[in-house]
Amino acid sequence: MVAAPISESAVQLTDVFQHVGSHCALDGVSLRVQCGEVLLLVGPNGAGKTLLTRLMAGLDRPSAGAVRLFGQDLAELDEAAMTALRRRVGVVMQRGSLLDGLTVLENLLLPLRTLPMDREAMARAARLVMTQLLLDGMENHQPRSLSLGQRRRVELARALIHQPRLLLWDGLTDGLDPASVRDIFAILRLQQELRGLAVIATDNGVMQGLGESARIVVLDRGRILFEGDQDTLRQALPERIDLRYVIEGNPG
Ligand SMILES: Nc1ncnc2c1ncn2[C@@H]1O[C@H](COP(=O)(O)OP(=O)(O)OP(=O)(O)O)[C@@H](O)[C@H]1O
Repeated sequence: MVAAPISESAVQLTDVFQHVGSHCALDGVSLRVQCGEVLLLVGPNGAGKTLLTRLMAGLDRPSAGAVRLFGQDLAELDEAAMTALRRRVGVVMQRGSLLDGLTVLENLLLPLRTLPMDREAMARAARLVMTQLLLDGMENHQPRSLSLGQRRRVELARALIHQPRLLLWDGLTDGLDPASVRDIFAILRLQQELRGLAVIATDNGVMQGLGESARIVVLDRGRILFEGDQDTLRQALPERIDLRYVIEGNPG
């Protein structure tokens, strides 16, 4: 296995295309996310957010272009190198992925299976994320007995239990009210400061109270329409009818 080169960049996409059948769903996307950075990937239904998340998670290969995580080109990694790289990434996909035959605790421990950790350390890691995500007392529950918001918290806890360096969170507000999302972001901010966690979260709009210290990328029909902070986005809106369509659903 090739040693991971030292890089400041958590994710780098270079001229990425993704074709779904004859449809060009991602159309030349280039993007770089630094370690410790929070990026909100915003766009309407069908913009390509999930496809992009899947590429960054190494679940799909692009039709063209390069996807690099921590400096490593995913196309060049063998199975063992890809497994090692996945340990640095936590993923929450849009349509839930909890295993219903397992308890909450068993679901949480899944990412730790291949790590050299003893039972004690695993139990400590599980307790920590359960407390952080307000899941105390739910370890023996079945996922199907939980509310949508609770299931979402379990998915986030599972994505964070192995202390990844990059969190990919597709569907930021799915099942979670704005106050819960803000609470979870406060936890993520701490991890961002303490150990350089990078976060890439997708949503249909820019949630109030989140965008201030994040970079925003607006995606529409597989292309990046805008990249910048929330102030710059606000200033750009009066001049940019295409952005107003996407952000406000109103070209007015
Ligand atoms: N498996 C698939 N088969 C056919 N088309 C697909 C498939 N997956 C994605 N697409 C198409 O690719 C485009 C991008 O889809 P994607 O799911 O990435 O959008 P999205 O921005 O995540 O949307 P949403 O906000 O609704 O989740 C859409 O036009 C979608 O119809």
